[in-house]
Amino acid sequence: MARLGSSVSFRYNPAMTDKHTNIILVGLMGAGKTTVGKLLARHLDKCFYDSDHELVRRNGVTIPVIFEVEGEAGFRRREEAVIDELSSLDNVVLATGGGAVLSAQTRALLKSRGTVVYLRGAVEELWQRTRHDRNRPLLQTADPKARLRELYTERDPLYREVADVVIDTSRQNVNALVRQLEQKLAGLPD
Ligand SMILES: Nc1ncnc2c1ncn2[C@@H]1O[C@H](COP(=O)(O)OP(=O)(O)O)[C@@H](O)[C@H]1O
Ligand SMILES: O=C(O)C1=C[C@@H](OP(=O)(O)O)[C@@H](O)[C@H](O)C1
Ligand SMILES: [Mg+2]
Repeated sequence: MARLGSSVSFRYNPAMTDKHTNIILVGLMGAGKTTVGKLLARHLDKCFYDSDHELVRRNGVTIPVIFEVEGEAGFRRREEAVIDELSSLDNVVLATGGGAVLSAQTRALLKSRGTVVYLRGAVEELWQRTRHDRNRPLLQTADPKARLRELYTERDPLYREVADVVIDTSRQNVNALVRQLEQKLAGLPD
């Protein structure tokens, strides 16, 4: 495969963005951002977007292929751009990829453009949830649990930095999490 194309497709007016209508999910791989986000959007009658799905759709290749062709740095550039676009929409639930918060620019955007929810999970559970999936290049190592532990240490402070709400996903099913989230979000000040 040669080069991946560029991919700008939304028109938006940044001045129109209302932080209070968007819910943005952050957290490590396996936290449930994609799964919980989809269901939460249905409950709240908002549109659902996932930055990874959008990258796959626009580039016509999988996440592992983007990593293979452009390296992690190339993937991060595309991720930053797509999150900038998607977070500029109104009335959306946006599931980000686990590494989105590595970008200081993205952290600032997320904080200003939505209510940010950190789905936290214990490393053991994150590992259980992701161990059979080959679609996460960063976990294709001899010891993915150790990798998740390192990523947790590195990123937990960044997730907390951007979060308005922190939810512990351990031993909770997705429906229970969505209910809990709806209650927390309803209790937040305008
Ligand atoms: N609270 C949960 N309890 C059990 N399994 C979960 C939970 N949240 C997500 N999962 C499962 O874990 C896997 C990874 O979830 P996913 O939504 O892709 O996480 P993320 O987008 O945060 O990486 C999926 O198979 C999903 O069904
Ligand atoms: O944590 C990360 O750096 C990544 C998380 C993945 O998304 P999920 O968190 O949805 O698995 C995906 O963006 C990519 O494989 C990199
Ligand atoms: Mg996901």
